[in-house]
Amino acid sequence: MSRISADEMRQLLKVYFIMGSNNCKENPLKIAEEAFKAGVTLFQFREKGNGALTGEAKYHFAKELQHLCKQYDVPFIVNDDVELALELDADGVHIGQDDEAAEQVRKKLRDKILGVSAHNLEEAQQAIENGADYIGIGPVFPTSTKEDAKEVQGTSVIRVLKENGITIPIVGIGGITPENAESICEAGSDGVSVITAISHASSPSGRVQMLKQAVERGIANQA
Ligand SMILES: Cc1ncc(COP(=O)(O)OP(=O)(O)O)c(N)n1
Ligand SMILES: Cc1ncsc1CCOP(=O)(O)O
Ligand SMILES: [Mg+2]
Repeated sequence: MSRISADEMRQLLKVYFIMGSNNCKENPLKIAEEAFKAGVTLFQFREKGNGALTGEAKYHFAKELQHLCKQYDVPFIVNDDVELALELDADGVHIGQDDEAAEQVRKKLRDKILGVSAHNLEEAQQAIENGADYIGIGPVFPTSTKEDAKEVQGTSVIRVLKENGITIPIVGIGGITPENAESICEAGSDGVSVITAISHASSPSGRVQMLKQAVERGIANQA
């Protein structure tokens, strides 16, 4: 196995669905399956916050979601928990600035996908040096999903990265909906990562399709 190419990574970032059991009002597996059928390109298991599963229950839920991902050929990324990712032989890990050091995680993951959150040019450059395959930028818009989210930045940080020659695949996160997704990709993001937009949608499949179309329009309008 070798590291994922930037082109392949960009394709996977188009509609990146992130979910944990506490983000759902209905059966999470049903929501995920509907979303996968409609064309989610990448999935992140993020089981954290109020009411999140722990221990065995977390492990079994992760296994069920990973199984579903395999059925629909959607790569399975684990948020924060590097040991869980290795135990499950997941496709990758996403870590932030306050998580285990990216350099160390890259060594543990070998060629698996490594996503790193960045909030400015310096953090993005450091993440690239440490072996990230993509960078998550946000919160782009206000979100109530992450209590400890940093300041809302709009599309400014994405634009700064592109203006400074950053070519690593980028995905925006935070408060993203089909209505604002186009502007994020137009600014230089390769796709959108969303929790609520899909997990709370009355029609997850309809929402995925709308996000997909908005992303394609935004990419077509990139400078
Ligand atoms: C794609 C993507 N981008 C950013 C994040 C946020 O990661 P982090 O800052 O570590 O915060 P938590 O998600 O761990 O609360 C993400 N998860 N995914
Ligand atoms: C995990 C995370 N990191 C920055 S904002 C955010 C939450 C995104 O959730 P939503 O798509 O519901 O705004
Ligand atoms: Mg984290």
